[in-house]
Amino acid sequence: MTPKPEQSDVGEFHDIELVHNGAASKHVPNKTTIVVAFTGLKKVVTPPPPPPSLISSTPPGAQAPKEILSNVSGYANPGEVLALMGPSGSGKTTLLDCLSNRGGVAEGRITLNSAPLQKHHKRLMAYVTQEDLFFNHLTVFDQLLYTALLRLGGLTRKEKVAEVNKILAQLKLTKCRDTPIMLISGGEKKRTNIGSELLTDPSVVLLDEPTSGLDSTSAVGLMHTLRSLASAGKTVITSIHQPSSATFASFDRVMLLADGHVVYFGTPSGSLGYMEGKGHPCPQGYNGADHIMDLLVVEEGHEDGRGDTVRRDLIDSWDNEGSKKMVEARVGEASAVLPPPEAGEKARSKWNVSYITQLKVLTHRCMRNSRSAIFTPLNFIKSAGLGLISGFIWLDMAPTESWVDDRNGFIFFAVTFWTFDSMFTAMMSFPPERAIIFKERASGSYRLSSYFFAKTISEAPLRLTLPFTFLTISYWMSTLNMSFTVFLSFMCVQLLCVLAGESVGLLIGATVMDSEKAMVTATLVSLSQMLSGGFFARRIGDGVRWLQFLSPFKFSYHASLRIAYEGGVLCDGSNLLGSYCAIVGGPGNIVGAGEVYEHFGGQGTVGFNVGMLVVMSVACRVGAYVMLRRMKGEGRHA
Ligand SMILES: Nc1ncnc2c1ncn2[C@@H]1O[C@H](COP(=O)(O)OP(=O)(O)OP(=O)(O)O)[C@@H](O)[C@H]1O
Repeated sequence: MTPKPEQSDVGEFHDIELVHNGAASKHVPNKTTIVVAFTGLKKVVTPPPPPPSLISSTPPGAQAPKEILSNVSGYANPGEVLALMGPSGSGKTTLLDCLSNRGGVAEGRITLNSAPLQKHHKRLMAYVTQEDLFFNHLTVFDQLLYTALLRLGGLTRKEKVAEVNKILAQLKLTKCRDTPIMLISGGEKKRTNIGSELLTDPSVVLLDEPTSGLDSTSAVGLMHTLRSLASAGKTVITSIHQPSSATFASFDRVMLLADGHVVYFGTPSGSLGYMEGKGHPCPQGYNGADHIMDLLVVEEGHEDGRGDTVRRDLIDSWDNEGSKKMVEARVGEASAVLPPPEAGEKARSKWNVSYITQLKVLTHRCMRNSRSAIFTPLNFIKSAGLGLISGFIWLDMAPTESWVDDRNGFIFFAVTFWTFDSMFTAMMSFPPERAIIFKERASGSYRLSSYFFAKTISEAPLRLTLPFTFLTISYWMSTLNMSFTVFLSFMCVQLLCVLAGESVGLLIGATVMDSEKAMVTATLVSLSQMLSGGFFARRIGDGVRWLQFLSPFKFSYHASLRIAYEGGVLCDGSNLLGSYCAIVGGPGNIVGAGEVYEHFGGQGTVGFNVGMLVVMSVACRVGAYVMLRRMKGEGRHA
């Protein structure tokens, strides 16, 4: 059966005009047309050893290398849509990763026109990944504008806004322009993802399963968008699972994959003829794409059955019967037609905008994103509520001897709660953010250092608002020390400790990729730091004494103790300060702050402890940066 295009309503993607074909702004439309050709691609991975199993008695060992792409050859022309089809695990995403220069290949050659694919070609290519990774608190407009500000060089801000508005209109996103991304529909999210990539007006558009999660109407509409892009001269390569017959027929070329091998490359109608020639005609009235998928899918546990024989035959036929050779010959012809896209590309800076612009834009984005995440009514209820509760618990403490234990308790609580809070918040919120950074950096949007500076500058003041609110309420209710200077110094130490805690959380979040392991690491690190903080144990065992030098709690607690007892403690006969009261003459006399500090095992001056907090904040943040730098990405093929 020859599938006929559906005449149905194509919903939200219908009639989307060509991108960048208007003359609304001075942005010069990209005229570079590119043939993407690839021959003999082979990709081998070595899976990491599995974690030890309680069921299996065999110890986990090194895994054997696995070939996940074998001798894959094909090409995609400008003005055409090439669809990669195949069952789950057949290698579609791996091939797209390789074509977008995000995963190296063991063998084979990828060319853009006649030039071998290189890093600087990334700016000519857009890769719409399967996951729609965004800062969810930003609106659709913000997301696109920040992308434009970071990735469109040589335009004024006004022109960049015009480009964003054009994309919004073209992708029918105007309706949800000012809606936070976390509230928009799956289809709108996908189009926002595509829009972010199309802003740079790429010559090659790669899409990984763009229709997954969309209803059939939206999926057909999305295919119209891809067709429009191709008509504008772009080369479109998309992976797709199970297209409708209309969608299948609308592709210019399809590549069918099974187990990392090509089983067919050519026109969609030709694929049905080819399968028929192999003894697998498509039944009357059956969707051609479904028929092909039925031939290639082998159910788990039936690997040695008839389905698997059909698949193996198809793989062998393609490799051995000359079809592969014919395609390889055509790859050579296709890629030699157009001039290489080198001119000017290599000479251009790796970055589209200057370091200062990256820093400014990223700071603005970080502030906007964290403002929405931090300044929530719930967070204010938490800090004000906790401030009031602690204020009532430690209400109106007197500066006398019998209150010293309560005062120490309040100080330690003030030190620990918000440090824990910032440590865990940073650790939990960083991994999703890390995925976005890797994605954006993979498309060359900005330097890692500009992101890190921006994050540090913008987030700290916002994050400190909550502990500031808590402490302002609880400090004055508890009357820890009525001197305003003491209050300010005490506050500064607490806020510094919160920053140190956040840095520790960032370091863990940047180092441990697995969230379960990160949680265990954070619990271990934070609790051991807290226990060695000087409140619970003053004489720490020899073997673990070094722990206290890694504890922000210890430095903060000791500095706070020294500050809070400024003015001394009035002896009242309760004997909590032991011989210190006897030395000054007993009840009615004052023990100085230095002596009280000594009595509670305080170590180091305030300056030293504060200095150590600064060192911890900076060192852990630099550590997090270094760890991120070392990890090239989270992709499987990174
Ligand atoms: N780093 C890796 N280590 C081990 N196996 C890997 C690795 N990367 C990919 N694979 C395996 O390679 C095969 C191809 O994966 P790929 O994601 O490209 O398939 P796919 O066709 O895109 O699948 P889907 O349609 O489900 O997204 C799979 O069997 C996958 O498990």
